[in-house]
Amino acid sequence: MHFCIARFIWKHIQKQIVQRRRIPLVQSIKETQSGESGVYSTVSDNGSAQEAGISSPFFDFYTIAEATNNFSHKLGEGGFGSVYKGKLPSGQEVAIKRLSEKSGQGLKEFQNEVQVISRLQHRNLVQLLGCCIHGEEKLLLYEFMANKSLDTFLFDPKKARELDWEKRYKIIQGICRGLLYLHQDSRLRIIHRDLKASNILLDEDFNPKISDFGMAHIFPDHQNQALTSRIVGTYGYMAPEYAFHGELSEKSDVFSFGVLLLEIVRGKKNTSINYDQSLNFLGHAPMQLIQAWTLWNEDRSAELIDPLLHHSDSIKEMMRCIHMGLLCVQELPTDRPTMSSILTMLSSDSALPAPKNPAFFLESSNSGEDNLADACYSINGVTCTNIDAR
Ligand SMILES: Nc1ncnc2c1ncn2[C@@H]1O[C@H](COP(=O)(O)OP(=O)(O)OP(=O)(O)O)[C@@H](O)[C@H]1O
Repeated sequence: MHFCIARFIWKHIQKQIVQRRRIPLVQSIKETQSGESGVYSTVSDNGSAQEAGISSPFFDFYTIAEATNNFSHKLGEGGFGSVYKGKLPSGQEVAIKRLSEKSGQGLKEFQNEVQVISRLQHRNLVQLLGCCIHGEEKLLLYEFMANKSLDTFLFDPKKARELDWEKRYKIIQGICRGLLYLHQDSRLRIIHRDLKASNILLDEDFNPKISDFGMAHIFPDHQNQALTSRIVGTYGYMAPEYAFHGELSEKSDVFSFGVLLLEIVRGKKNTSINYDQSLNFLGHAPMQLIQAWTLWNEDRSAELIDPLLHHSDSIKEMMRCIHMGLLCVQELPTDRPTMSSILTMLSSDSALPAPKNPAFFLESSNSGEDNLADACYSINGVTCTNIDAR
């Protein structure tokens, strides 16, 4: 029944596309939402008066098929589906995400992405140019980022050479500014929830832009934390209090930022999993965080720096970034700095507090398994969600 209503509304939207009219995107999404009985709890409903003025272009599917030469130039693939390069009739280059039928992420993330990103504008956030809904096809059009995502450089031994410290530092500052905007400076308070190297896009000058807002959470006014049973994100970047107890706050993003910061300085992915049911507890300690903290305590943090950067004369700056990264991944959210203090730390050489121990995820089997039922972790770095929880 709900499906029929949603289909009917989409048919209506498509009719408007054929008539080549621009319709308020958020409004159309709200219509679809109401047809699906308020399933979309991720995005808050406040600020609808402001939303009414927001419009984002709908693109015709055939224009997109032509622009991508029938989806022939694939840029990459993620949890949402494949990403293709295209050129619009205006000559503008675009990246087009095509929702895969097999995608674990789906309509919900599609709508969330459009709702969140179309309401934001910042030079460190990727720009959504429009979307397309055509039968079962759902597509998102973004500005094309010539250097693709940070992971394609950072974790590729050859391409990582192109990322000297100057570029890496510029990337760190840009991510920090983008996150600060989400947490504090935009008119909405937003937690990204899936910050990771593959969600940082780089333009031709290596300016970073945060992407992938399908999982983002908007706090209603006067709220800055929430409890959720819908755990989404990527293993290795998720803060422990969020992964295990669903406690969501801006400090969850700060944790992910810390992991990313350490990855950028080290040139290494923060992967490691130790899921040991035989020991009747869930222990998956992010070994690289523990190792970084141990070396820092032994005054050996220089050993953590990517060997490709050793010749640089900015070693002190890199060690400061390691220190900041460790402050961000501290176990208790209250001990982690806010993005605005991180930006201050980046632009000054004030003394930093000593980091306490990073999060060791060590839970009893009861609480751990209950929460694992709600959470879906990704070991290979691809975003996972559990949209049926609650
Ligand atoms: N706007 C863009 N410009 C250029 N390349 C892009 C753009 N958006 C995505 N890509 C490329 O496509 C790849 C897949 O992106 P996508 O955001 O779908 O998935 P992901 O972030 O890698 O994984 P996940 O879906 O798990 O977050 C990226 O890693 C990137 O290399």
